[in-house]
Amino acid sequence: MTQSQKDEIDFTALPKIELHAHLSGSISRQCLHEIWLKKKAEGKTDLEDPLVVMPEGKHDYDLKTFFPLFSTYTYRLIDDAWSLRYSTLSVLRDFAADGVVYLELRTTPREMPAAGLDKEDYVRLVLDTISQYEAAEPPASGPGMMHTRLILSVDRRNTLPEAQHVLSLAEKFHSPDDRNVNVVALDLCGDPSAPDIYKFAPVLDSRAPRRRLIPTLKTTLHFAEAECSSSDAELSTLLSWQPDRIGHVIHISQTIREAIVARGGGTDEKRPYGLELCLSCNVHAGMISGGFEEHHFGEWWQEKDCVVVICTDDVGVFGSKLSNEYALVAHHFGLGRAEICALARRGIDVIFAGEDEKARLREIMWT
Ligand SMILES: CNc1ncnc2c1ncn2[C@@H]1O[C@H](COP(=O)(O)O)[C@@H](O)[C@H]1O
Repeated sequence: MTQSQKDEIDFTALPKIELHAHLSGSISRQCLHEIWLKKKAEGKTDLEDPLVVMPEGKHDYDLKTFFPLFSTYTYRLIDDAWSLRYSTLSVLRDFAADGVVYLELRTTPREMPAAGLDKEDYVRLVLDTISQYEAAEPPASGPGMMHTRLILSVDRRNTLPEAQHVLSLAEKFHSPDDRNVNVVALDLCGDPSAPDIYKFAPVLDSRAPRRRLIPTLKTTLHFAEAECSSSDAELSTLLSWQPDRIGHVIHISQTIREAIVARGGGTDEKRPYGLELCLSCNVHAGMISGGFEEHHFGEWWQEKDCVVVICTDDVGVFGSKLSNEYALVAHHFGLGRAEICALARRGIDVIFAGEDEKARLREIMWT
């Protein structure tokens, strides 16, 4: 694609779907800085300025330096109701300003003991903030309001009882008719070096007895993110849980690839996987070898038996908005306007919201 063809697409105005965004990782450094300034002035934090800890322009966090950012910094700064609301609102505004019309935000329920909040309070606060945002901030112009749904994450480092608690929260805040902002799915995320994901089957296997009671609750799994979490044994187990979508999909063997494609091409149950691919994150974090041209998006995007959705993962850390991810695929893989619009629209098939939302998106997304 030449520069002039690329210029014909306004990637920010392009209505987009974001399906793989971690709440805490999507908070901009500016927002963290604003929260820090207020807490510092009130004598409520002894943390360093986030703009010093994570300087603007630094995006080369690898999997060893990335996860501690949360435990050593973000979670210590966002530790009460005010900062959780403030940061959630800021994340919603940032996605909407970037032309996202449908967002699935994911987060790991976290207690905030100093503020007297338990994990249920955390989830309720995030859902309330989303509902209030949707009620209060209709767009001045553009294709339409951004609608958001929530996914609750199980962290690979969790114990089974902790994961079961996340499922209880999902059961509580899921609404099968999808009329309101609600919890639509469970996710498995966290440091891929944490072993023993097999224990999570009672929570994440869609055929587990508790999950059968709530069939409209969906599942997405971080999948083959690092070599240490990509044995055929682990990946076959994850697929046997029948997730609806899988994220990253980097270190896979031919056998696993064929298994992924087979479900979309199957005749009995033709249910193509949604593949949540995160280019900048994978390149900046060194999760793939090589640059953007080598990203496995190139191998997957034309695969008819899967639905590829490009996503940001942690825009606050890796610094690339969804509009920029689309510009990157146009540039590095030569997608023209029609292909970009088709790529963005195809995501509708694998969102976790109900038919009303899908119909709205079919109306407003570009053809
Ligand atoms: C590199 N890609 C990734 N792979 C795996 N897990 C990731 C991730 N990016 C983020 N997280 C998970 O999301 C949490 C932060 O958001 P929440 O506090 O849940 O909103 C991190 O602690 C990590 O467990």
